[in-house]
Amino acid sequence: MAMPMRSNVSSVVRVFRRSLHGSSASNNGVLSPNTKIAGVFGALMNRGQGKEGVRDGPNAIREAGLLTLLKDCGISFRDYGDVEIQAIASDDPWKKVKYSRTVAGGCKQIADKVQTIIRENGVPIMLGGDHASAIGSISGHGLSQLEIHGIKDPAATAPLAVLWIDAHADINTPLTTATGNLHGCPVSFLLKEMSPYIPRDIPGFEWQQPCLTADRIAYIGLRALDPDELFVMDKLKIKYFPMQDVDKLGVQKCVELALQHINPNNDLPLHLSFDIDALDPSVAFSTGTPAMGGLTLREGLQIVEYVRSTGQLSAMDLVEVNPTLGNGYQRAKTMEAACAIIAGALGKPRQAIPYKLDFDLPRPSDFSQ
Ligand SMILES: NC(=[NH2+])NCCC[C@H](N)C(=O)O
Ligand SMILES: [Mn+2]
Ligand SMILES: [Mn+2]
Repeated sequence: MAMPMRSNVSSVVRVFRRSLHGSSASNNGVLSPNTKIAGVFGALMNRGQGKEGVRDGPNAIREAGLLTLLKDCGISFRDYGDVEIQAIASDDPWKKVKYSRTVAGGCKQIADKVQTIIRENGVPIMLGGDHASAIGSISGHGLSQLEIHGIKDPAATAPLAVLWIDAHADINTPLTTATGNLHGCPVSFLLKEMSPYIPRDIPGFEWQQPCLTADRIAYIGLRALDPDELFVMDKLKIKYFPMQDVDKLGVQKCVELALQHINPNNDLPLHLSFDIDALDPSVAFSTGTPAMGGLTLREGLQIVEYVRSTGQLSAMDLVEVNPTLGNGYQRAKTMEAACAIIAGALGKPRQAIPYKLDFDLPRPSDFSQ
């Protein structure tokens, strides 16, 4: 009945927005001021696959308004800028594997960046860049956890669980990869069980050690594996929920079971590695290796909101965004989806940006001349 007049509706919105920007105090369910802050950085990695434009992903996500969105939600963050990947001259292939020195060097820089952010009490949010960058982010996260727990041996298994959301398993080895692209291999570099299958003389990776065991990683969204990858996953008894499981069980059940497996007591810090190509190309077309039949944006949000609800999210990757692919509409949708996934993981509720609990609606008297 008492519908405010149109001009008052927009005033309500303006007052509401101003009150959110005003202070970082109570922000209604989103990261409270004394929890960690999100440490956003770009990983300008593009040598893990063949398409240059993925290097522009981080800035396209920023330009689409990620930081404004986080701010409007009362999510504390700091932008740590970009990790520029140094192109190594004469980076000749090692057997089939392309650009191993450049990718490995870049991953080392990324690992250092992640450790810096965690030391400063941040939750690293890596914007990619191709998925080879996860060798860096997860290694850095693992080393940070060893440091936090006072474990001196850098070869120890890090107290860490990884949830990998992707159309692909990215568990090829330098010897099984058909494409020679390292973005299809990061998981094999990270798993202890895979180390007998990783050549130690692959140039550039001398610094890197596996930090995870196969029972600490699970996948959701798979639909485009290479046969060797499926073999490895079954052999190592890795938990995975391909798209047919998402259809049969529902995505909520898949995350629940995945997390129960990798983090049964919910006491391990969680690394969420989200490849945008997990989403269906109808939502996220601007990516280098799209695969039909993927997650809806709603399913993607359901996953990250569940992860958020565990309270264990400790680092996140959002990778494989390539703004040079697709038309303007597809690009805009991809960027919007990327922003929504990140904000959802950091506590943005889906229905609206949060309101302040001490907020009151404007009264007619506030507007009387
Ligand atoms: N991160 C990605 N998008 N990976 C796609 C990998 C595709 C393929 N399995 C390969 O090894 O080349
Ligand atoms: Mn993928
Ligand atoms: Mn991937």
